[in-house]
Amino acid sequence: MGYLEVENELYEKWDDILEKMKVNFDISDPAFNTFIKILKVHSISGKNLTILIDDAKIGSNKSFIEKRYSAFLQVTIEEMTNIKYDITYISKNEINTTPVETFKNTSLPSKDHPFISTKYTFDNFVVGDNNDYAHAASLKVAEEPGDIYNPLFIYGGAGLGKTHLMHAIGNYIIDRDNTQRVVYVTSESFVNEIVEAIRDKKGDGSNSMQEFRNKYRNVDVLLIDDIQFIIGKETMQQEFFHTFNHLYESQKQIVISSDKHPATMKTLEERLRSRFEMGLTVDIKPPTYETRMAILRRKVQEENLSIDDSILDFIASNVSSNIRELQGAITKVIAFSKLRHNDITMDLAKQALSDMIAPDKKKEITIDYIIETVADHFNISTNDLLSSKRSSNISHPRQICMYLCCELTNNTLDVIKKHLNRKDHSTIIHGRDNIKKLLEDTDANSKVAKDIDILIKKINPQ
Ligand SMILES: Nc1ncnc2c1ncn2[C@@H]1O[C@H](COP(=O)(O)OP(=O)(O)OP(=O)(O)O)[C@@H](O)[C@H]1O
Repeated sequence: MGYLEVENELYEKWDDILEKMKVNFDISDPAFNTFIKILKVHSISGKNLTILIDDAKIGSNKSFIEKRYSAFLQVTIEEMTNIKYDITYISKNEINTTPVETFKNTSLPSKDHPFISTKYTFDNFVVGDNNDYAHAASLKVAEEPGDIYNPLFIYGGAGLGKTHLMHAIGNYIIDRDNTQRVVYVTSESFVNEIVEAIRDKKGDGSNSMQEFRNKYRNVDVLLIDDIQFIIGKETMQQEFFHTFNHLYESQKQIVISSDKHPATMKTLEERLRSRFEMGLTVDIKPPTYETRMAILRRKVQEENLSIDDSILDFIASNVSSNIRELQGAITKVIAFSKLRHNDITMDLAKQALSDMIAPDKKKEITIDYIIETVADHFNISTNDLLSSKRSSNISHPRQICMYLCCELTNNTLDVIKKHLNRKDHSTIIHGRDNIKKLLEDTDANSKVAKDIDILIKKINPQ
């Protein structure tokens, strides 16, 4: 699903989500009316969801709401949308002072300006062997933007902290000088904005494309996340190339994140590749056990709880390759204990995480289970996965599904074909072989290799 579609879906379901949360967590009418009804979707950027506390008493309830209801809301949204968001709250008075607001007043609606989330700072970034170089480079860039490491290119697998570091850079720069125009955007939003600008010939004759260019070429710091989405899209690469040059020549800082090193981006235009490699390229690797434990301990501390180390060890040992999943796991355990009004014990943790971690259970691996797990992992619906849609965010997971059905089950191609709603079994062979080839052509740190690794663990955790 595209960025705007996901956002629309969340807007549409919002009232139902709040009602569901009320029922699930037994929230009283007065508490619901006072603290929950006032929550509105402000903006979405990837898996970062910002919620506006639309409260008459400006900002007064923010920390209470965050502490008391955040875990409940995250779990309910996940239940209703299959997406696990990182949630940030913003009160009305913050909206009126964030630098993003300045951009909001230029031309485009707020949802197109994902902004710097105050939730992600250097202070709450846990540094370990896997990310110390990326952390040090980011800090240097934040201290001296546009100076030595330009562009800074951060790459690594999903959920390992790239977005966190980008926001941390933004926060650090704004904290020191809030006149700095710092823009964070995912390349998916960047693409959507270009598409909208091209489509939209404004009624008053002014040119939306020009507005788009003015917006991105007049910033002091551009943080562009998940650049892989513009790869292979010629017009978009070209537009980004010109934006890049303009900023670079004016010594403005550019920070780019991606799931791959520029050298391994096959369809990246050569001139962009060489631009990306002009500055400093740093990677973030999957967290070591120590980093995972440190992240869990920090979360427990933030929640003012005390959880036995053996339980944290259980989580850290079983959720190893993605920090987003690690945080999701501990959040789920905490929400589960609040929901049941029970202390956090090993049994409760195992129960709460039984869908993620099930070391004691022998599970039969069925094609349908693989379909569900893959769809969930890529945040798409099973309907889309089984449809004939060809966009890469659907067709790639579908091919991964074909590969996994062939590798992990003993079903014939004919059976797999039927379950996956394909007409011809040669489609299954083609999909399976495509993924095999991708795995052969990339290293163990590539996005596809990591996705497969995580999926196999999810499907068959023994
Ligand atoms: N070193 C860390 N210390 C504390 N929290 C972390 C760290 N690394 C990641 N996180 C947290 O994990 C979650 C996922 O991180 P983030 O969104 O930055 O990942 P990403 O690499 O940008 O992933 P993707 O490629 O999927 O966008 C966030 O909530 C982030 O705060």
